[in-house]
Amino acid sequence: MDSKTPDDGGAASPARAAMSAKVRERLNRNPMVSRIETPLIDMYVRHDFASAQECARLRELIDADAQPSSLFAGSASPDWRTSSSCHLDPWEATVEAVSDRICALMGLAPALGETLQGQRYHVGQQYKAHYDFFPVNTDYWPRMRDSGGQRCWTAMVYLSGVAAGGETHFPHAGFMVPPREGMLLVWSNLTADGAPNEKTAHAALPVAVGTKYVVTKWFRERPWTP
Ligand SMILES: O=C(O)CCC(=O)C(=O)O
Ligand SMILES: [Fe+2]
Repeated sequence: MDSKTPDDGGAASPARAAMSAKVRERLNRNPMVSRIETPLIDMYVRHDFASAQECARLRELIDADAQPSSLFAGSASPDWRTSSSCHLDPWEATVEAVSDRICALMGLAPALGETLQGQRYHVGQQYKAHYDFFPVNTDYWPRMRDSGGQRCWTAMVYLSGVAAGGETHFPHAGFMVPPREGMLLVWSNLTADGAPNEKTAHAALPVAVGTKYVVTKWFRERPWTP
């Protein structure tokens, strides 16, 4: 880090690299967790992470609260993210239990994690390709830098299966993940040196049949202070 660009979340960082390595090593040691074989992204899957009852409860909470999803870059085209979403109450019992288990599995302090976000996609709804890390050339980056810095890891639990469509598509890595109830998908948004990894671009493809529900938790490099 040079003094002209203090804490540039857009570049390599030993602190972010160390955080990534710690999580990676922990996930590699967990026999319940499988690594998705791609050299481009650190990505892992854990089946049956959330129970059917937990998924049902989280879907119910999302149905009660979801509003049309917002974007950081509010000027993007109106069909960019057509799902509905909400921030779930962190003190609700199921939200707290699932959130705590995500932190424990990853070995990350709960303070680093943003509130669990719920999201629902009806037929035809989607979230086009985007990054979960913050591009540092945006007007919102200074606020994000000061409220915990980069989003280093994404953890997402699928709360429903979908009969057709709705896959999470990683175009650079050349694969897609079909929603499966209870499955946790985890990936690093960074390269091994702690810089944003553009190969992590991903999209939620339009749902063709059914309704897709997910919860997502993003982990910052420093404690999240909204
Ligand atoms: O719903 C999905 O499959 C992906 C959601 C996503 O990328 C996000 O919420 O950032
Ligand atoms: Fe995303």
